[in-house]
Amino acid sequence: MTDFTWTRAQFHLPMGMIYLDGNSLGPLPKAAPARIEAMLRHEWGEQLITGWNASGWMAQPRAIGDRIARLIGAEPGHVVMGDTLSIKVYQALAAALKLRPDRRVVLSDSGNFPSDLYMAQGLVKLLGQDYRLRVVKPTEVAEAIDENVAVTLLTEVDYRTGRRHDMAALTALAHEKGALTVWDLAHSAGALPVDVSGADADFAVGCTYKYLNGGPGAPAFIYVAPRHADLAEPALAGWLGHAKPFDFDRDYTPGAGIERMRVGTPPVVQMTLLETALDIFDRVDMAEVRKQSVRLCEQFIGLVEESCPQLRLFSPRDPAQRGSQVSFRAENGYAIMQALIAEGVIGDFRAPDVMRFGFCPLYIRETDVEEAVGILARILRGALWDRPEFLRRKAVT
Ligand SMILES: Cc1ncc(COP(=O)(O)O)c(C=O)c1O
Ligand SMILES: Nc1c(O)cccc1C(=O)C[C@H](N)C(=O)O
Repeated sequence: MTDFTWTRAQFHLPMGMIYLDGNSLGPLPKAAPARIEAMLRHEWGEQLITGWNASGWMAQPRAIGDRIARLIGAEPGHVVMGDTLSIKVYQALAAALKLRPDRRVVLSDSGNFPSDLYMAQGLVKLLGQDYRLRVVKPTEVAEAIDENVAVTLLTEVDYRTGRRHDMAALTALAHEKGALTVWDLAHSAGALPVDVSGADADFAVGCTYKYLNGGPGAPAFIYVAPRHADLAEPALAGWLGHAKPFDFDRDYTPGAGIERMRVGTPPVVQMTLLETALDIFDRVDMAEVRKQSVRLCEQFIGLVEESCPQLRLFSPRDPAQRGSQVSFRAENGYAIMQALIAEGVIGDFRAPDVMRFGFCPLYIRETDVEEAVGILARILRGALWDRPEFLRRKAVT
């Protein structure tokens, strides 16, 4: 049974702040600073180059991959860490396209994160030969999967609306039509139970700085289904994905299975940070996280609709169709969010008018939700957002 009082106590949460933005960047695990200091002093400081073996730095991308595998329902040995999510999207998509050489269409949806679409655009342009990206509305993906589609590139939970695709159903449909699937789990991993193996996904990728709390710049992960692992051709043929990197061959031979999805030197310090967050997940049951996340989201929606009539729900009302975030639309949403942040409630804003709130049961309680909505309602009632410093739009994260 997950002890959410214990999990909350494992994070540093600034005094007076209610943090509803863990869907963008998770908070700092309290164990991280000491762990990093020890790593720097004892591993890097004392071991220097020998740390690659002595401290297992070289094996870390696979070892951490196995810990992520448990959280996304992947078979052990089929997830590896490294690079940024955008890079992993590119790698997965390129490998999937190569596995369907007679087809030319990448299918995605307009709710996908722009970087995923940009990566696909760049790749199809590079490939030429009539390769193209087709983008449809999120609700129209199922009917758009036809015999021309080589690969579907979908983010399970939409970063703006929080809408959740049915991974198992869409994967089954794609397979029925002969297409492969690449799932982006950026807004799912660590937020809800994911079962890539059960859903029969072909490739999956995700980041670790959001719900997995690995810190800014934390490495991404990639999953390749066992049936493709030794067939996938790496488009980014880096030396650490080579079968024998330390033979320094002139020609590239892909490593066995998921090893070939490695590219270059892994971010060791960031991975060590991520390990401190995963230590917390070792004591967490994702089914219970989901149950509590639904409870918090439902509470938030109910209270906002009761006390903030100016806001319109943008996320699906049915919890089964949502991830762990809730979005509301509002005229002056940007200024309202700035006023809210000034009062210590941290959410974020996505153009043109979307206010996003993430609910992570690992450190958010029902009392936090109640307090956050109380502050939001007070801001709206008193039009406290209507001030030049809140209205002036700056580049936002
Ligand atoms: C769904 C999704 N895909 C891709 C990215 C890009 O990730 P990165 O900046 O790590 O490349 C993000 C977030 O930035 C995201 O939310
Ligand atoms: N990755 C980010 C970053 O480096 C800076 C600021 C924000 C981010 C994000 O993750 C944005 C996020 N993907 C989103 O859902 O909007």
